[in-house]
Amino acid sequence: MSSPIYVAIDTPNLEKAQALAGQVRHHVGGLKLGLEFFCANGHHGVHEMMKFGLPIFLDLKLHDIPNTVAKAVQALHMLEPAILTVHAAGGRAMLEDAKAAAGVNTRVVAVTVLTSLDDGDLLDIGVGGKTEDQVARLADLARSAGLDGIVCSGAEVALAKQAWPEGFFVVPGVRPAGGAMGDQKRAVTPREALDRGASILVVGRPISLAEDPDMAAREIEATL
Ligand SMILES: O=C(O)c1cc(=O)[nH]c(=O)n1[C@@H]1O[C@H](COP(=O)(O)O)[C@@H](O)[C@H]1O
Repeated sequence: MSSPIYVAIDTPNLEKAQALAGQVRHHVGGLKLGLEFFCANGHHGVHEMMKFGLPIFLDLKLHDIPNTVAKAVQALHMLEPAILTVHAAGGRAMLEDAKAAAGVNTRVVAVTVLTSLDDGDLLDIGVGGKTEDQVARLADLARSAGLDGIVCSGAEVALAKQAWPEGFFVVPGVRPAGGAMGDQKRAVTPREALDRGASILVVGRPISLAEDPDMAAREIEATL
């Protein structure tokens, strides 16, 4: 079975991205390319990264009116990403149209509450109550809109999976025990996230900033 670890290639520099992917390719299950990489390198960059032969997770977190998101998803068809993100907060019609516009081989997953936010941050944007309740609400919306799964933190994934057993659960913001949190606020260890029901784990800085990224990926894999 391939590794559940998707390494986040968060750099605008294509050469650096290729170097990182080349180092870790045998110990990760896929490559996650996000806004930083895509804004700098576009389709060309994605094509270059596809040459590693690993599934591509295109994390663009699309969030706009339904027509605009659907057209953007259509414009990504040629890339056939294995996974594509949209923001659940875009609402039901946007989610339905995004899924309808995606290719059959692309899992469309909805970002619920970013792992860099906590209850206080949600209050700032007018969402009272607990983060886990907001995740549950948005997960339910994503499921009923026909999406393939959600992105949430390891703190909520068990509850979300209980409500949606066949869903695909992406858990980013994981940290090895004692690892630097950085801007993440709801981190759990990779092992905890998997035990609680994550389908895949997204790991960025714990691998990319390590002196030996391949060793870091292997060490995380060994805990799973
Ligand atoms: O969609 C994501 O992948 C994502 C959602 C989320 O809620 N939190 C989150 O950190 N991510 C991404 O996961 C990666 C986490 O990176 P590290 O914190 O460096 O491990 C980054 O590429 C983020 O863009």
